[in-house]
Amino acid sequence: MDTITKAKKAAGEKAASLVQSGMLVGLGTGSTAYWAIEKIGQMVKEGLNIRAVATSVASEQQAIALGIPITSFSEVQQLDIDIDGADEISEDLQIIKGGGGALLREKIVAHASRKKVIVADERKYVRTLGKFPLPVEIIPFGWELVFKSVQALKGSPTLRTREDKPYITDNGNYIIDCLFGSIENPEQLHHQLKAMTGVVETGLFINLKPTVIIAFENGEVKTI
Ligand SMILES: O=C[C@H](O)[C@H](O)[C@H](O)COP(=O)(O)O
Repeated sequence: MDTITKAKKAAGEKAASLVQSGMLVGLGTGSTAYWAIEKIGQMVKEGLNIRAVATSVASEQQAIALGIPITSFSEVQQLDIDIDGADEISEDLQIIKGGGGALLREKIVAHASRKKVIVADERKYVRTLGKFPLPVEIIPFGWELVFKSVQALKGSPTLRTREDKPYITDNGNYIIDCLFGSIENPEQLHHQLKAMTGVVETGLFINLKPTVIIAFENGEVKTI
């Protein structure tokens, strides 16, 4: 296992250790949250009694394969803890998510959780957001118009594709990955994008007040 994968595993497992019996748990998406889900699966086998809401079809399938009981918002209104990854975390704990396309369900689950835990390796921790292209989930109909509106905002969007076709999210939408340069005011940018008809959600997770667990390649794990 390479040092980055080891760091992701360390962060994910540290976050899993915060989960206790009786909790309702949000399961994130991506290669770091993966390790938290694996660990929670192991804890369930050892007697941990929880129910979980997954943020993507992939994470739900992983959880089901591990025997983690799955629930949904038709049965529960609030979760105790959500463990999820990030693509960038700024020093003031604003976050870009959605590199794996799961940003919409991730945001719904994060906002429904009392405690939000973000797990990441050290490469994700940055001074200012913006090097990672901001994922924005948009409605397929008229996506070209949103594309132009993002350009008018001095952004540089790219339609995400998979095998030469538009990438489709778990919600049936498209994603545009947008470069804006250094994002000095994430809150303002989030609101400007959300105001565009056709935008479903942005990957800017603003003022979430998360607990951030960062794992370093040298084996150190820090909670911020
Ligand atoms: O849509 C995907 C999510 O926001 C992921 O949590 C994020 O992209 C980080 O993924 P990873 O841990 O694989 O870098």
